[in-house]
Amino acid sequence: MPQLAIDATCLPQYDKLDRPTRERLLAVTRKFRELSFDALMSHPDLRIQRLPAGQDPRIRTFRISDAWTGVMLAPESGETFLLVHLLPRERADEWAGDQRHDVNTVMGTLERRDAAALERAGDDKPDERVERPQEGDAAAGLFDDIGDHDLRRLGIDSEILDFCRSLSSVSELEHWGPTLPQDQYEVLVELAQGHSVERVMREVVEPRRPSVGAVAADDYDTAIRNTRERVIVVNDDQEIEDVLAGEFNAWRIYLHPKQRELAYRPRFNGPAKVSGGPGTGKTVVALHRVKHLAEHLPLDGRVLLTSFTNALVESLKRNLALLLPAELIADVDVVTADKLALDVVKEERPEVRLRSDTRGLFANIARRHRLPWPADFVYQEYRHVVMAQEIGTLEGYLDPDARRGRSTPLTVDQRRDVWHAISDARAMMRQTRQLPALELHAEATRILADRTDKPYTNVVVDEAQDLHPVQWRTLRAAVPPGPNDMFIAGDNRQRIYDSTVSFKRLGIRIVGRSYPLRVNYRTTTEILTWANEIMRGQEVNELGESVPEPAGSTRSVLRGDPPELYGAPDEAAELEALAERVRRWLADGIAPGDVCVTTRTNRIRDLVVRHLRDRELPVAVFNPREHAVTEASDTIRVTTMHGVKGLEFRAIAVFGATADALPKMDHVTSADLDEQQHAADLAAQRSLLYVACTRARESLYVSWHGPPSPFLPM
Ligand SMILES: Nc1ncnc2c1ncn2[C@@H]1O[C@H](COP(=O)(O)OP(=O)(O)OP(=O)(O)O)[C@@H](O)[C@H]1O
Repeated sequence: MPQLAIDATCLPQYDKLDRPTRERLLAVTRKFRELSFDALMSHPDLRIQRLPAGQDPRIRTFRISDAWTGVMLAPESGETFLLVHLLPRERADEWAGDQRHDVNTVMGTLERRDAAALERAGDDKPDERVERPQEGDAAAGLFDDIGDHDLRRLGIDSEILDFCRSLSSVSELEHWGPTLPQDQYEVLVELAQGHSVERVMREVVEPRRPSVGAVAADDYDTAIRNTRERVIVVNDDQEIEDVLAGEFNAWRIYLHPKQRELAYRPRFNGPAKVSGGPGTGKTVVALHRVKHLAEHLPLDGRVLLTSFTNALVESLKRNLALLLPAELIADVDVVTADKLALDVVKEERPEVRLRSDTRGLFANIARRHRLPWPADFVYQEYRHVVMAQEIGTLEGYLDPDARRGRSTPLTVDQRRDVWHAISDARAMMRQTRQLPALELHAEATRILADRTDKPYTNVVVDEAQDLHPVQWRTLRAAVPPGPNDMFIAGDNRQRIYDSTVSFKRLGIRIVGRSYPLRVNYRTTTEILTWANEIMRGQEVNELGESVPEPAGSTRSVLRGDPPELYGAPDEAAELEALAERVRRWLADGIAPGDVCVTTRTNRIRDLVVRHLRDRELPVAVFNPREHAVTEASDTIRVTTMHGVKGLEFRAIAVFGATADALPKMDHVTSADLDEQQHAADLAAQRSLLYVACTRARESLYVSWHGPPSPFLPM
């Protein structure tokens, strides 16, 4: 009986089909399982057709509906059909005619290339000419340093070998990316970034090779099954339905070989760190790592998976439930670091509660002590100096090193005054038994440090860039140091809170176990390229270190429309344009739950909700402390930019990117008071815009009124 496999790259097209067409597609796929090969090929409804002579003989098109056509790869030997694309009928023949699918005999994978575009490039037509190096210009070729033999060993075939010899820059290579066979493109990108042949062999080629050995050029059946990153072989109707309906999310199956290697590596000799730009699959790797750890837990072992907000924790829980069987989930706790600290402290002191109004308390105390600095100053000393460095005595605070990184000079007498104010505030909090998260963590760390039986065998941390040192201390103390103890995923470019952290000083020794991810699977190239401009020229340190991040760019595998920018004359016009933009998204078939509007403040968020509601659009406020993303999936979510951290939507509107909102200067420490804090606060607000914009999968709309934010690339 024929078998059906689905190429994941066609799944985004499925979102564009209306319901009757989806049902028809499902009925068609069922026939692949029910009918014999001959009956299938001659079925009158399917109208399976070959392409004209001279084009890929394995490709067939078939009718889904009057408007939609499916493109598949039909077996000449074996019996696996591969659904490769879904297209409007008028474009299907041309697309199918342009593509060619080949087995990469070195990597054992099935790859697709735009054969027509490559041929045109080879013909060197003037309008699409690939710049060729001049004779004698030895440095002009991008791959001049790499011999043909090595390129072939890495799976580059003759056509691509000739082609890549004509490239002279990375941007030229990237321009041709969508045209090139996927795995070969990846090999070329890694080489172009300066990685050695042996490293590319180890990191790109070998992880793809099938365990069964070499795959012959005509063995499509084996190659399809070995292309685990892009192809899913479906076994029953329910699975087909799940895959097509998006229930069977790509991330559950398609790990990039690099992601797979990190997630399923049997042993890291200590804490390991995965960093990478937005949408590079850090969360996906963290989830798979939890799966691996849970599968290998000793008796009585437990895994902690933690993230920043309740909403993120809820979304991790949901995804984990899709990835792990219930008996393994029972061994995993998914909670925020704050909740962990509260639980640990409550075991000893059940009466303790979490306090949230800490800033106000410190402002009052500072007033009472008649301290001459702005309201927030004492709180910041408490947060960034005393708690960040675990300072417990006046002597500790008077130590000349204690305030490293703070630029407001304080005399010894002033330090004494500040210390007494802080001590007063802390004593007051203890009396009321309402402790802020910072105090809870200090307490939890102390309790855990005394325990010989640590609560966890392994700790996995997502969105690590925003954790404060006190939170890290709790996490560090919750797991005994040793192999596989901590697995940390994060991206400092997305840091939107003000904590700087040194892993080394916290006893988290990463050395030699830091791994970058560089392929973005969420955001289109057009949106990512634009969003990256927001961060251009910003010095970003490596996660948990005080050294700059190593160079290396993130590339996207997706293409789409550029972001839409709109500067309105006034707020009313900006609101009206937003309603219109949202309405068009819905008219284009994007479900309300796939649309999110973000704002800088709660006030503007509420204004937007009222306006969209007045325009009869289905909207709801999204609060990441309370809501999970699946809730209210038939409504457009409106939330603050802080609220979209870690999430993603098909369409994102960033509303109010106005000069006086980004940066919002009342949230920025004045440069006169503390220059370094001033710069850090500004950087956090820039990152906030970056985070909001990189949540978009397909469509990004950014608007403002009056002067635009200086962070916007224009
Ligand atoms: N190998 C892969 N193949 C296909 N899709 C993937 C792959 N890895 C990740 N994705 C998808 O890419 C999107 C982004 O992944 P994820 O949320 O893990 O990225 P992230 O690095 O944690 O992002 P951010 O830091 O921006 O929050 C998700 O939709 C995920 O399902």
